[in-house]
Amino acid sequence: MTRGFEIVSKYRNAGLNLPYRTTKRAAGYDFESATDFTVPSIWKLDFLKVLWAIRHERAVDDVQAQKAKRILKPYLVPTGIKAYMGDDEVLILANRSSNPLKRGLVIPNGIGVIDADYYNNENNEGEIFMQVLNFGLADVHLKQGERIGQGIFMNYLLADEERQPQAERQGGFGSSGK
Ligand SMILES: O=c1ccn([C@H]2C[C@H](O)[C@@H](COP(=O)(O)OP(=O)(O)OP(=O)(O)O)O2)c(=O)[nH]1
Ligand SMILES: [Mg+2]
Repeated sequence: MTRGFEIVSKYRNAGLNLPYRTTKRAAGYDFESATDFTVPSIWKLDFLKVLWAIRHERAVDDVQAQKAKRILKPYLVPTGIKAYMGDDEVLILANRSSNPLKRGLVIPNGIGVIDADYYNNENNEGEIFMQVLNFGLADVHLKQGERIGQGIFMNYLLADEERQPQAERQGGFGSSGK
């Protein structure tokens, strides 16, 4: 078993590129957005109203609170890509260094941990998503094919003793329970 990338069946005919390294000694494989995708700026009026109310210790009504919560919920940008690798390997997803600087795009989970057993899982075929929030003042309109992040294959180590995990992965983003 080696390691690499495949396009998930949903995007089989979408003309996607497999992740690629942009320089001879780059560690990261750049991922592109599988579709056009807009990431709204978080600085929307509903969110600012909630911030103002909290600052002035005013009551926040439920509707406003719900809207603010939605604004702060990370967006999942689809890559249309799945990754296979050895059982003792992991694909670490990282932001592009230019994203915060140029577009205010941050990945709120810090890094993405793409487990070897995520590949071809029955829930979503192991499609990799970039979680993003847009702290910039303007909405960001990603075009299909725009580079949104990078993945680095690494080995990981296990502890001498551990409670052997028995569960089979069913998906991502909270699928292993609370
Ligand atoms: O930025 C990310 C992070 C995770 N994943 C996918 C791949 C990974 O194998 C799976 C689970 O990721 P992780 O274990 O970090 O999520 P979690 O919050 O622990 O949820 P769970 O493990 O319960 O699925 O979700 C992504 O596609 N992008
Ligand atoms: Mg997990």
